[in-house]
Amino acid sequence: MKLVLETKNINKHFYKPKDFHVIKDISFKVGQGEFASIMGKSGCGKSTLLYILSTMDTDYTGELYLNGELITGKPQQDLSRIRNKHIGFVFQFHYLLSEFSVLENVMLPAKKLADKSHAEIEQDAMEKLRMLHIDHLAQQKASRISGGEKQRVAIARALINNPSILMGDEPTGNLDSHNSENVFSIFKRLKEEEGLSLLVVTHDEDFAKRTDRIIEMEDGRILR
Ligand SMILES: Nc1ncnc2c1ncn2[C@@H]1O[C@H](COP(=O)(O)OP(=O)(O)OP(=O)(O)O)[C@@H](O)[C@H]1O
Repeated sequence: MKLVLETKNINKHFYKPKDFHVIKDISFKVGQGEFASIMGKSGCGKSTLLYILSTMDTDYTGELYLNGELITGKPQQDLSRIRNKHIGFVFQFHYLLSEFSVLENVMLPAKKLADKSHAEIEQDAMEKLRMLHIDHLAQQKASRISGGEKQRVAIARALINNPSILMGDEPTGNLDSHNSENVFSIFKRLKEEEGLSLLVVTHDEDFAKRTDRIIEMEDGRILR
């Protein structure tokens, strides 16, 4: 199986207010098309780990590989491009720009990458919106749509550059059960139809149980 993400012996400390070993020797792999969830009690280090994996936090020891390439130690400028191109991220809160249209929000990460024309990016964005059944909302202001719709726009935005892996930090944490189910089905479809890899931190056991693998964390370590 092709590996999309691999970590070797990741460790991280917070030094303020005192030395705290928050991530302890974490090594694991995510293969192409694998849908894995990360579970664990509040404070066990899930979000901290996800920030390292998504290359946003570089203050750790150990090694992080994306698509077989060593990412650890690369300059910020390279990381920002790698992140934008290879990693899609969906948060608990959608972080859409409320004054922009749905379409403009989805186009933004592709504009930042700047390797396609405006027309191509718009076409790609419309395709993602269609895939998530929200293309009728393209011209709406992001502030004018429902919570469930906003999260689907956030997923479309995360997919615009066709990432290798989609990471989520409690992406259903702010949604009712109907909309959570909707997000789960979208993720499952992305895995099955597009071969996308997904790594999602969740507190929702029903959600986690239906993923391919649950990575259980306790006190900064992976239990299984
Ligand atoms: N900047 C920081 N400085 C010091 N300690 C921190 C910092 N950020 C987080 N921590 C601590 O590190 C531990 C892990 O935090 P983290 O947010 O990764 O946990 P989590 O498992 O995602 O929790 P939750 O499920 O509540 O979101 C917690 O004890 C937290 O208080």
